[in-house]
Amino acid sequence: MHRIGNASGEESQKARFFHPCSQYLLQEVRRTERESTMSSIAAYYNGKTVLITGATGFMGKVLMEKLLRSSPDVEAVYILVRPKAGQSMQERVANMVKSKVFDRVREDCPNFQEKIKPINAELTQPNLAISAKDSQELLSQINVVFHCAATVRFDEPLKHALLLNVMGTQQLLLLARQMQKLEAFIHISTAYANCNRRNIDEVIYPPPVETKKLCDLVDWLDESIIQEITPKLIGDWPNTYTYTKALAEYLVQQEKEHFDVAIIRPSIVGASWHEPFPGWIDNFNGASGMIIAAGKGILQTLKVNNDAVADLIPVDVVINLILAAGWYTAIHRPKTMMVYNCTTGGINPFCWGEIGYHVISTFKRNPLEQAFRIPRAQTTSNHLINQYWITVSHKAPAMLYDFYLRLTGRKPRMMKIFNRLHKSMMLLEYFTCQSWEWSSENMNMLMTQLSPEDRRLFNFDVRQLHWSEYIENYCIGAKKYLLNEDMSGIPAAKQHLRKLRNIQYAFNTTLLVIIWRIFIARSQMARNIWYFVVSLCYKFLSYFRASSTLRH
Ligand SMILES: CCCCCCCCCCCCCCCCCC(=O)SCCNC(=O)CCNC(=O)[C@H](O)C(C)(C)COP(=O)(O)OP(=O)(O)OC[C@H]1O[C@@H](n2cnc3c(N)ncnc32)[C@H](O)[C@@H]1OP(=O)(O)O
Ligand SMILES: NC(=O)C1=CN([C@@H]2O[C@H](COP(=O)(O)OP(=O)(O)OC[C@H]3O[C@@H](n4cnc5c(N)ncnc54)[C@H](OP(=O)(O)O)[C@@H]3O)[C@@H](O)[C@H]2O)C=CC1
Repeated sequence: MHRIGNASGEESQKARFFHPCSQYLLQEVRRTERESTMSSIAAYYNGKTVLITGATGFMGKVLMEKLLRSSPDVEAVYILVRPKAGQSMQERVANMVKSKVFDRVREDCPNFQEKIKPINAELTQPNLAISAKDSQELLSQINVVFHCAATVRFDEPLKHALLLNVMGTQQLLLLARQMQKLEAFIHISTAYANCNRRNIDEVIYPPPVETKKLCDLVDWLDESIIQEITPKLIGDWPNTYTYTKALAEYLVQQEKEHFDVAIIRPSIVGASWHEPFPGWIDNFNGASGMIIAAGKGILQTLKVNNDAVADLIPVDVVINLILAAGWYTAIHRPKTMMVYNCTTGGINPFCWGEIGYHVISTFKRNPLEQAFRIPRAQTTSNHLINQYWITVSHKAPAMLYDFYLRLTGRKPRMMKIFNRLHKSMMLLEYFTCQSWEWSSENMNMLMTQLSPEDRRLFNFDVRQLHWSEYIENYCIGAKKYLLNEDMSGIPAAKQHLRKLRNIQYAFNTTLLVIIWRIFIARSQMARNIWYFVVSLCYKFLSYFRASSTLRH
């Protein structure tokens, strides 16, 4: 019997004469040899057929890119895509693969697009609006499902959030039950699904309500009434997004007896740490919108608890964990459904005050173009102080600037931008003014199951994360990939900041003089103070001039 492993030339000569199937054996030897140097996670996905929902989204694109780049022999990657904004599914996919996020895989595997098989789908419709033909293809081919699709808006009306995040997941689970070759179903939830608890373990908590009853209720109830009673229905959840994600987790858990399933709970997903390249980001969700607003000098104050843990997690760390969990679920088939809290706060904590500092200092060195004001951030947990700064640093400059736009015959727009910013800030405050404790035993256990090669290729060890460097890359990535600003524009942007600083000085001085003139005209005491200050400055200047004359 030949040694499995490294068949030598002499042995391969023998093999040729021993037995007709020895060629097969030799190929197997070579494949095993290749895979023994490869990572077992990457090797697992080679030859597999994968289904990704939400593939056109922020995380879905990174997941697809990493899968296609690390397992180029993957059989196929089916993606559910809906027509949107007047673009057909094909047009959307064609535009999506041109995205910069695919530059690396385009270089490694120029024909990666051939692996992508788009399927027309709409997750809020019955049977996900997938055609019978497409359904049949999925049922007969799919080995692994990654369910990323969801609405992540905090202000999503409850009915739509239920339709997509709960019913959409339910429909997909029903489809998965019929998949003949399914080996793993990986559901992407959020670390904030149970944010009504301070300590969140890697378990599924009882749902706040019986999902079916709630869905039946919103099915017939008038939309305006649902809107009105939503706060009562969601109870101590801050928004419909986290509430419906919690309901969906419970549905997924019910499928444990039908197929192998796992749940991943990322916290606040930010720009990429290393892959496909540092700082990649493609939407304004999570911290990104606020970071941009701070860089533009629009966000000057934010209500945060400076000492609260900012549980950001790079998108490539989440994707590596998702792929590792898919492999582990399929290969090891754990008896209980595994839940993985994908967070950083308990392992490598970083707080909001530090983020604010690093964001502002990065944008002072690498400013955004055409900033509205000089980037600065008053981060306070005190409501009154925050309201004071909102009035002084947000509303007053916005009104002044809109007044200037009106004077120059242009349409005022700043107040509108600030109103949208204040709406976002109000919705995000819940997450920036408190901390949570997530256990991470399962994530740590999974890491111990990885070979050294797998840990290198699918790194989700957040202890290695160097926060100041990550935040700097995040800000520069937001500048490059979100605002499409070129780094060559930095000198001009710095010049613009100097101009803003001079305008600020001139404005403050003028304001001071006007206020002082008003006081001097009204109070002898103010006049005496003023004369005292002026004579003091005069004496200091004459002393300074005298000493510098003596020195020469
Ligand atoms: C001192 C510095 C400190 C910096 C760091 C501080 C960071 C604090 C943030 C903490 C985040 C914690 C929350 C995450 C927790 C859960 C994470 C998840 O599980 S789930 C994932 C987390 N889920 C989320 O994060 C969702 C949260 N977001 C929402 O729910 C909604 O955006 C909204 C309700 C807040 C505002 O809704 P609405 O008013 O309707 O406004 P739209 O959104 O519809 O945007 C309209 C358009 O404007 C565009 N645009 C947006 N921002 C900016 C910007 N800054 N600039 C330029 N443009 C911007 C936007 O692209 C859109 O363009 P288009 O597409 O029309 O072309
Ligand atoms: N970003 C974050 O900070 C975090 C995200 N998560 C979870 O990760 C997952 C992905 O999030 P993220 O990539 O940021 O979200 P995005 O908003 O970027 O992507 C959402 C995806 O869902 C798809 N989708 C939305 N509605 C429908 C629908 N009706 N039918 C079919 N597809 C639909 C979108 O498709 P289309 O392009 O057509 O709109 C898109 O591909 C979500 O489940 C989210 O809960 C968890 C924690 C943090």
